[in-house]
Amino acid sequence: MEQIETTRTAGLRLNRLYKSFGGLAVLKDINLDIESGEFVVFVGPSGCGKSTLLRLIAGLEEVTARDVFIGSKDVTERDPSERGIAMVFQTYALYPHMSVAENMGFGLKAAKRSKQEVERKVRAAAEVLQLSQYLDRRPSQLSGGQRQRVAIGRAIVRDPEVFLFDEPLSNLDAELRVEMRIEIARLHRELGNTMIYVTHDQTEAMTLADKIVVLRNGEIEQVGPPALLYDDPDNTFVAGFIGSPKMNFVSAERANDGHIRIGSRNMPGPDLETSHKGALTLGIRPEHLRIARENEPCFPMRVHFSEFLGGVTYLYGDLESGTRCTVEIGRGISAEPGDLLHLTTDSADMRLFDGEGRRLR
Ligand SMILES: Nc1ncnc2c1ncn2[C@@H]1O[C@H](COP(=O)(O)OP(=O)(O)OP(=O)(O)O)[C@@H](O)[C@H]1O
Repeated sequence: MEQIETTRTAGLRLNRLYKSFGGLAVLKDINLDIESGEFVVFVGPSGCGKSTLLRLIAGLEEVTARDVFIGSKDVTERDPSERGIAMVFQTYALYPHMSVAENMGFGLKAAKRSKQEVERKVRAAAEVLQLSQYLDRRPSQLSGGQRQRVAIGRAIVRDPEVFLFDEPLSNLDAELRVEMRIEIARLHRELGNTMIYVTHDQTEAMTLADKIVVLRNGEIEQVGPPALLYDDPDNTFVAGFIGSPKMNFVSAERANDGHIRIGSRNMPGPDLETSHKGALTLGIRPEHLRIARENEPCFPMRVHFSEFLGGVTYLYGDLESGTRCTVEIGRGISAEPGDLLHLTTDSADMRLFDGEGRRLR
């Protein structure tokens, strides 16, 4: 098997980055360190500034203020071609009149590399991406997934220090997305390069990332490994964005003795350092709710709808206050629309947030 020459990889540092378009500030004081070899995913709702941040790193947009470092180099003023990066776009941007091999080798050929080197690198990348038998085809003769592989191949042959992906799977159907997601994860393991990946799909973020950066309105809300963001979110935005189905949010109160009051019921609350009392938002993941045993502290939910997915069932219902709630239950428990369930949760699985949505710890 041909060996890919992955000799180079670098970390990044974004230092006090700002970007405005006209008077509109779309990125505000972005500070971020990315380790060499890390897979980092920028995630957030439409318009939060993910693509702009990626384009600033690539050099496709000029920063309004401060610095982008790749490795130890300050590249803020450098052209995209001098940054040691390769970018894979959502639209594959392949040349329709060129073969797969010509498309993949185009950048190297333009950089006046020898014919032998171009051929060798294209062959090696094609092998890694399982494209070897398609090298003579035109893009129009390929499936969507194969075209996206060619676009990735074109990035690989350039042997960049950093790969940048801008929503690369959003034009593919659901099944292919999963397949390509696994492919990209494998590629990262094999190549070991730093990869930065933009998506609005939290499942892609959870499955691919070593580190997720959650953005909202041009600001970083939280940075951390997927499990940390899932288990230990800093605020209701991150808690609600990460995880599917979503975390339940319930208006509640914290009593002097630490009990959490939900509607007319009292539940034992988690230990907190803060002395916060009174109104708050209680967050509970659907898998952390269960049907209470007799005499266990509990609160009622009226079931509206039940969704059987094979391994698990989701029950959707209303609490006393009318708040919507989702419960994940395993096999062997059944509930029908109209049933009144008594739910409980462990205090350690409760996440509490103040009136501004900030986590109470
Ligand atoms: N060239 C531009 N001129 C003016 N405004 C722009 C330009 N590019 C982006 N914006 C604005 O900057 C904000 C961030 O855009 P960006 O494309 O980075 O968001 P995004 O998080 O990638 O969104 P999406 O998921 O929809 O692609 C948006 O309000 C957008 O309208």
